[in-house]
Amino acid sequence: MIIKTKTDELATRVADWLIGYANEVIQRQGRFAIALSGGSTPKTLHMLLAAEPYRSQTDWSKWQVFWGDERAVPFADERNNARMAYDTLLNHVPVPEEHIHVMRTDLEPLEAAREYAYTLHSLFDGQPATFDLVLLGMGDDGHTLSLFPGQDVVHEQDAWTSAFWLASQRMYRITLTAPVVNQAACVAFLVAGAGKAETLKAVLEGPYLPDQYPSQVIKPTDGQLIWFIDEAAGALL
Ligand SMILES: O=C(O)[C@H](O)[C@@H](O)[C@H](O)[C@H](O)COP(=O)(O)O
Repeated sequence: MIIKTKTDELATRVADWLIGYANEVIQRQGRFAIALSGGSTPKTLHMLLAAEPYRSQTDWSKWQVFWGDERAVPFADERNNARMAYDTLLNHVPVPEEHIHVMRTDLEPLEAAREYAYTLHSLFDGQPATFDLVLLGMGDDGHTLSLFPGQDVVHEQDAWTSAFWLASQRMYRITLTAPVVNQAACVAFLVAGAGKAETLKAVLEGPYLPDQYPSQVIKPTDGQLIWFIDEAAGALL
Protein backbone atom coordinates (compact mmCIF):
# COMPACT_ATOMS: atom_id res chain seq x y z
CA MET A 1 0.00 0.00 0.00
CA ILE A 2 1.26 3.50 -0.82
CA ILE A 3 0.13 6.49 1.26
CA LYS A 4 1.16 9.79 -0.27
CA THR A 5 0.89 13.08 1.66
CA LYS A 6 2.02 16.68 1.47
CA THR A 7 5.56 17.02 2.83
CA ASP A 8 4.55 18.84 6.01
CA GLU A 9 1.81 16.26 6.73
CA LEU A 10 3.92 13.13 6.39
CA ALA A 11 5.03 12.77 10.02
CA THR A 12 1.54 13.49 11.39
CA ARG A 13 -0.01 10.95 9.02
CA VAL A 14 2.45 8.30 10.20
CA ALA A 15 2.07 9.24 13.89
CA ASP A 16 -1.74 8.97 13.70
CA TRP A 17 -1.50 5.57 12.07
CA LEU A 18 1.31 4.30 14.29
CA ILE A 19 -0.34 5.10 17.61
CA GLY A 20 -3.62 3.51 16.46
CA TYR A 21 -1.81 0.40 15.25
CA ALA A 22 0.38 0.13 18.38
CA ASN A 23 -2.67 0.38 20.63
CA GLU A 24 -4.56 -2.26 18.68
CA VAL A 25 -1.56 -4.62 18.93
CA ILE A 26 -1.19 -3.91 22.67
CA GLN A 27 -4.86 -4.67 23.23
CA ARG A 28 -4.55 -7.93 21.31
CA GLN A 29 -1.26 -9.25 22.66
CA GLY A 30 -0.16 -7.02 25.53
CA ARG A 31 3.08 -6.00 23.81
CA PHE A 32 4.21 -3.89 20.86
CA ALA A 33 7.62 -4.71 19.34
CA ILE A 34 8.94 -2.00 17.04
CA ALA A 35 12.24 -1.63 15.19
CA LEU A 36 13.27 1.98 14.63
CA SER A 37 15.39 3.23 11.76
CA GLY A 38 18.20 5.74 11.64
CA GLY A 39 18.63 8.57 9.19
CA SER A 40 16.99 11.97 9.34
CA THR A 41 13.43 11.30 8.11
CA PRO A 42 12.15 9.68 11.36
CA LYS A 43 13.26 12.56 13.61
CA THR A 44 10.07 14.60 13.13
CA LEU A 45 7.96 11.51 13.73
CA HIS A 46 9.85 10.72 16.94
CA MET A 47 9.45 14.27 18.22
CA LEU A 48 5.73 14.22 17.49
CA LEU A 49 5.28 10.92 19.35
CA ALA A 50 7.24 12.31 22.31
CA ALA A 51 4.89 15.30 22.66
CA GLU A 52 1.18 15.79 23.29
CA PRO A 53 -1.32 14.80 22.07
CA TYR A 54 0.40 11.54 21.05
CA ARG A 55 2.54 10.99 24.13
CA SER A 56 -0.39 10.22 26.40
CA GLN A 57 -2.28 8.15 23.83
CA THR A 58 -0.36 4.89 24.24
CA ASP A 59 0.89 2.67 27.06
CA TRP A 60 4.65 3.03 26.63
CA SER A 61 5.30 0.36 29.25
CA LYS A 62 4.08 -2.21 26.71
CA TRP A 63 6.52 -1.12 23.98
CA GLN A 64 9.62 -3.17 23.17
CA VAL A 65 12.03 -1.05 21.15
CA PHE A 66 14.64 -2.36 18.72
CA TRP A 67 16.72 -0.93 15.87
CA GLY A 68 16.88 -1.91 12.23
CA ASP A 69 20.52 -0.99 11.92
CA GLU A 70 23.34 0.79 13.68
CA ARG A 71 26.48 2.66 12.78
CA ALA A 72 29.24 1.15 14.89
CA VAL A 73 30.30 4.40 16.54
CA PRO A 74 30.06 5.16 20.27
CA PHE A 75 26.64 6.04 21.70
CA ALA A 76 27.90 9.57 22.36
CA ASP A 77 28.59 10.09 18.64
CA GLU A 78 25.80 11.98 16.88
CA ARG A 79 25.84 9.47 14.02
CA ASN A 80 24.76 6.67 16.39
CA ASN A 81 21.18 5.68 15.54
CA ALA A 82 20.26 4.74 19.12
CA ARG A 83 21.55 8.10 20.31
CA MET A 84 19.29 9.86 17.79
CA ALA A 85 16.27 7.87 18.97
CA TYR A 86 17.02 8.63 22.63
CA ASP A 87 17.44 12.33 21.90
CA THR A 88 14.23 12.62 19.88
CA LEU A 89 11.95 10.04 21.54
CA LEU A 90 13.16 7.65 24.21
CA ASN A 91 14.40 10.25 26.70
CA HIS A 92 10.90 11.73 26.68
CA VAL A 93 8.57 8.72 27.00
CA PRO A 94 8.32 6.08 29.78
CA VAL A 95 9.46 2.96 27.93
CA PRO A 96 11.10 0.78 30.62
CA GLU A 97 14.88 0.65 30.10
CA GLU A 98 14.78 -3.18 29.97
CA HIS A 99 12.44 -2.95 26.97
CA ILE A 100 14.96 -0.94 24.96
CA HIS A 101 17.29 -3.15 22.96
CA VAL A 102 20.15 -1.18 21.44
CA MET A 103 22.61 -2.71 19.01
CA ARG A 104 25.73 -2.49 21.14
CA THR A 105 28.62 -0.47 19.82
CA ASP A 106 30.82 -1.06 22.86
CA LEU A 107 31.44 -4.60 21.57
CA GLU A 108 33.23 -5.86 18.50
CA PRO A 109 30.61 -5.47 15.69
CA LEU A 110 30.37 -9.17 14.80
CA GLU A 111 29.82 -10.01 18.41
CA ALA A 112 27.21 -7.26 18.78
CA ALA A 113 25.36 -8.65 15.75
CA ARG A 114 25.45 -12.19 17.21
CA GLU A 115 24.21 -10.92 20.55
CA TYR A 116 21.37 -9.05 18.86
CA ALA A 117 20.30 -12.14 16.90
CA TYR A 118 20.23 -14.09 20.17
CA THR A 119 17.96 -11.48 21.78
CA LEU A 120 15.62 -11.51 18.79
CA HIS A 121 15.41 -15.29 18.62
CA SER A 122 14.70 -15.45 22.37
CA LEU A 123 11.74 -13.16 21.91
CA PHE A 124 10.37 -14.18 18.52
CA ASP A 125 11.06 -17.90 18.00
CA GLY A 126 7.78 -19.80 17.95
CA GLN A 127 5.74 -16.62 17.42
CA PRO A 128 3.57 -16.17 14.31
CA ALA A 129 5.55 -13.02 13.38
CA THR A 130 8.71 -11.26 14.48
CA PHE A 131 8.31 -7.48 14.96
CA ASP A 132 4.86 -5.91 15.06
CA LEU A 133 6.35 -3.04 13.10
CA VAL A 134 9.64 -2.33 11.35
CA LEU A 135 10.07 1.33 10.41
CA LEU A 136 12.42 1.79 7.49
CA GLY A 137 13.96 4.61 5.51
CA MET A 138 15.34 4.48 2.00
CA GLY A 139 18.55 6.16 0.93
CA ASP A 140 18.87 8.04 -2.36
CA ASP A 141 20.85 5.01 -3.63
CA GLY A 142 18.05 2.55 -2.79
CA HIS A 143 19.58 1.15 0.40
CA THR A 144 17.48 0.38 3.42
CA LEU A 145 18.62 -0.74 6.87
CA SER A 146 22.38 -1.18 6.25
CA LEU A 147 21.66 -3.18 3.11
CA PHE A 148 23.77 -1.17 0.68
CA PRO A 149 24.02 -1.73 -3.09
CA GLY A 150 26.51 -4.44 -3.99
CA GLN A 151 26.96 -5.81 -0.43
CA ASP A 152 26.66 -9.56 0.21
CA VAL A 153 24.32 -8.91 3.14
CA VAL A 154 21.58 -7.95 0.66
CA HIS A 155 21.31 -11.66 -0.21
CA GLU A 156 21.38 -13.06 3.33
CA GLN A 157 18.89 -15.93 3.56
CA ASP A 158 19.26 -17.24 7.12
CA ALA A 159 20.98 -15.06 9.72
CA TRP A 160 18.77 -12.40 11.30
CA THR A 161 21.61 -9.94 11.81
CA SER A 162 24.89 -9.11 10.16
CA ALA A 163 27.89 -6.84 10.68
CA PHE A 164 30.36 -5.73 8.05
CA TRP A 165 32.84 -3.00 7.17
CA LEU A 166 31.27 -0.33 4.97
CA ALA A 167 34.33 1.03 3.19
CA SER A 168 32.52 4.00 1.60
CA GLN A 169 31.65 5.36 5.06
CA ARG A 170 34.73 4.01 6.83
CA MET A 171 32.71 2.37 9.58
CA TYR A 172 31.24 -0.96 10.59
CA ARG A 173 27.51 -1.39 10.25
CA ILE A 174 25.30 -3.74 12.21
CA THR A 175 22.00 -4.55 10.56
CA LEU A 176 18.89 -6.67 10.57
CA THR A 177 18.52 -8.72 7.41
CA ALA A 178 15.62 -9.51 5.08
CA PRO A 179 14.83 -12.91 6.71
CA VAL A 180 13.81 -11.32 10.04
CA VAL A 181 12.26 -8.15 8.62
CA ASN A 182 10.17 -10.10 6.11
CA GLN A 183 8.62 -12.09 8.96
CA ALA A 184 7.33 -8.92 10.63
CA ALA A 185 3.60 -8.32 10.96
CA CYS A 186 4.05 -4.93 9.34
CA VAL A 187 6.84 -2.99 7.63
CA ALA A 188 6.50 0.74 6.97
CA PHE A 189 8.88 2.79 4.85
CA LEU A 190 9.06 6.56 5.37
CA VAL A 191 10.42 8.29 2.30
CA ALA A 192 10.61 12.03 1.72
CA GLY A 193 12.28 14.43 -0.65
CA ALA A 194 12.72 14.99 -4.37
CA GLY A 195 16.20 13.44 -4.23
CA LYS A 196 14.55 10.02 -3.78
CA ALA A 197 11.94 10.28 -6.55
CA GLU A 198 13.87 8.47 -9.27
CA THR A 199 15.09 5.68 -7.00
CA LEU A 200 11.64 5.24 -5.51
CA LYS A 201 10.17 4.80 -8.97
CA ALA A 202 12.82 2.19 -9.82
CA VAL A 203 12.27 0.34 -6.53
CA LEU A 204 8.50 0.24 -6.82
CA GLU A 205 7.91 0.04 -10.55
CA GLY A 206 11.17 -1.15 -12.12
CA PRO A 207 12.58 -4.66 -12.62
CA TYR A 208 13.83 -6.63 -9.60
CA LEU A 209 17.48 -5.55 -9.24
CA PRO A 210 18.29 -6.03 -5.54
CA ASP A 211 22.04 -5.48 -5.96
CA GLN A 212 21.25 -2.03 -7.30
CA TYR A 213 18.14 -1.34 -5.18
CA PRO A 214 18.38 -3.33 -1.92
CA SER A 215 15.03 -1.93 -0.71
CA GLN A 216 13.45 -4.39 -3.14
CA VAL A 217 14.37 -7.36 -0.91
CA ILE A 218 11.90 -6.13 1.70
CA LYS A 219 8.72 -8.08 0.96
CA PRO A 220 6.91 -9.31 4.09
CA THR A 221 5.84 -12.94 3.64
CA ASP A 222 2.51 -12.63 5.47
CA GLY A 223 2.72 -9.13 6.89
CA GLN A 224 1.67 -5.77 5.55
CA LEU A 225 3.97 -3.42 3.61
CA ILE A 226 3.16 0.29 3.70
CA TRP A 227 5.06 3.06 1.90
CA PHE A 228 4.47 6.45 3.54
CA ILE A 229 5.86 8.93 1.04
CA ASP A 230 5.65 12.66 0.50
CA GLU A 231 4.62 14.29 -2.77
CA ALA A 232 8.20 15.13 -3.68
CA ALA A 233 9.45 11.55 -3.35
CA GLY A 234 6.37 10.26 -5.13
CA ALA A 235 6.48 12.78 -7.98
CA LEU A 236 7.38 10.20 -10.65
CA LEU A 237 5.03 7.41 -9.61
O1 LIG B 1 21.51 4.22 9.69
C1 LIG B 1 21.12 4.48 8.59
O2 LIG B 1 21.80 5.09 7.76
C2 LIG B 1 19.77 4.05 8.22
O3 LIG B 1 19.02 3.35 9.07
C3 LIG B 1 19.39 4.10 6.79
O4 LIG B 1 18.97 2.92 6.23
C4 LIG B 1 18.38 5.24 6.58
O5 LIG B 1 17.10 4.82 6.99
C5 LIG B 1 18.38 5.70 5.15
O6 LIG B 1 19.69 6.07 4.81
C6 LIG B 1 17.45 6.86 4.91
O7 LIG B 1 17.93 7.95 5.61
P1 LIG B 1 17.26 9.39 5.55
O8 LIG B 1 15.95 9.28 6.26
O9 LIG B 1 18.23 10.28 6.27
O10 LIG B 1 17.13 9.72 4.12
